Amino acid sequence: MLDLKFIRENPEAVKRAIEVKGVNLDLDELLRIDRELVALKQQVEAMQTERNANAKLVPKASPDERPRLIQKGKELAEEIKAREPELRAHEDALKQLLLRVPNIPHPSVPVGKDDSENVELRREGQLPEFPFQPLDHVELLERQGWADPERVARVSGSRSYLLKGDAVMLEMAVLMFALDFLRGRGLTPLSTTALVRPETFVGSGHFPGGEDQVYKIEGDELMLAGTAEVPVNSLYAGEQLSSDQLPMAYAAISAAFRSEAGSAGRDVRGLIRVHEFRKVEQYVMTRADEAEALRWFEAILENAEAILRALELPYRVVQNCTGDMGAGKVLMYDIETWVPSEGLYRETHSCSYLGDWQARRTGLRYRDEHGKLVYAHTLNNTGIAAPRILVPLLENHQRADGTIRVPQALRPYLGGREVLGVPV
Ligand SMILES: Nc1ncnc2c1ncn2[C@@H]1O[C@H](COS(=O)(=O)NC(=O)[C@@H](N)CO)[C@@H](O)[C@H]1O
Repeated sequence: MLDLKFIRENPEAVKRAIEVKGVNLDLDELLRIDRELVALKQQVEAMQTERNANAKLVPKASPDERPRLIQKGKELAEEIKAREPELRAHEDALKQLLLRVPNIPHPSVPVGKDDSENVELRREGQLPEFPFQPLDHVELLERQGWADPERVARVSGSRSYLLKGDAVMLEMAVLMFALDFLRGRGLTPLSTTALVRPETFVGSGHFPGGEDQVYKIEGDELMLAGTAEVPVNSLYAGEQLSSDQLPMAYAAISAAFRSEAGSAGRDVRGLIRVHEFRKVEQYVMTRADEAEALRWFEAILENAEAILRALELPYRVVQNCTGDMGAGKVLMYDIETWVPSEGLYRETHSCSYLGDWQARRTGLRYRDEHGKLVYAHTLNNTGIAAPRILVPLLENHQRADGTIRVPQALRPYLGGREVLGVPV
């Protein structure tokens, strides 16, 4: 959410953000409702002033004057009360529209309509050369008896997954490695629930708009979050933090649930796009200082890149264009990791800076050095998401005999083993 004062003073900048982000919002309607609400409030205030002035006259009035003044007071009270519903309706309509106003993209963000117009910034790591016909991750899992897609589909339908044996140890190893690594980079580990109240999705910016991505629970207000960003972003909602409590930087592991509504037919095979997965999420809350926040953006981006380098996975960094960054972002880079079987880089991390847009929706404020209450700035990036990361991990590190070479960084989490699986 943007500051209403900013919107009033910069309608053109906000209209441009609406346009380049492809947001469905009529800013003129918002500004009209805002003006009507200001006028309504002024009318009600004028009536209250008149009513207060009138009430002061009653005790001093003569006996034959008093009934008329009391009657006038009653009429004014009625008129004020009659304005209430219209005032409330305008306030609600304005609030709903304000929640849809997108953030202003950083000047460096390329204008584009979808991910095809994202801009590649750099590539890292040598693409693998296989002196044999490489297998895709589904075949690798099947050959080692590390998966059972038919049975789990009977239990859980499509976009489910089940891992067996050393594939499980590998999944846990990458999650543990990411937590350890991020702790080593100064982030505080968290282990959070995915069960959250609806307002936390408003705070993060997933609502309004992303309702169909979220699993709801019959008869319960709680819903299942698709990322730890949602609960962690609301941990301090409504509090008045002190400046020295910031920056806060967390590495939050949680389950993540996504309906993937709208992804029908995409990535239906294997581990790329499933309904429930686990993620270690980097979440940062900083003071309202863009330069400091952008340093944190670089830091959490570098953390993710360092994790991929440690996993010895080739990747590239792309800058998301305006049409592929979502309403709340100021700046967004995706990290895409090489998937040999597709001959493509596939998104495995998403790094975002949101300014105070989330904080204003969530009520995340701190007292600055002048004692003024200021909205914080928030950022997030994936640390690691499993099982998606297993796709490039298995495929890039497969050996001719179908076994998997364990990157050096993961060996301490796998009992020192250098290879997983048996020759098949
Ligand atoms: N349906 C899914 N199945 C498996 N992994 C997924 C799925 N959806 C997202 N992910 C993984 O989670 C990562 C982050 O998801 S995201 O929506 O892009 N971004 C976020 O959730 C942010 N909070 C940063 O993590 C993705 O890059 C991907 O690696």
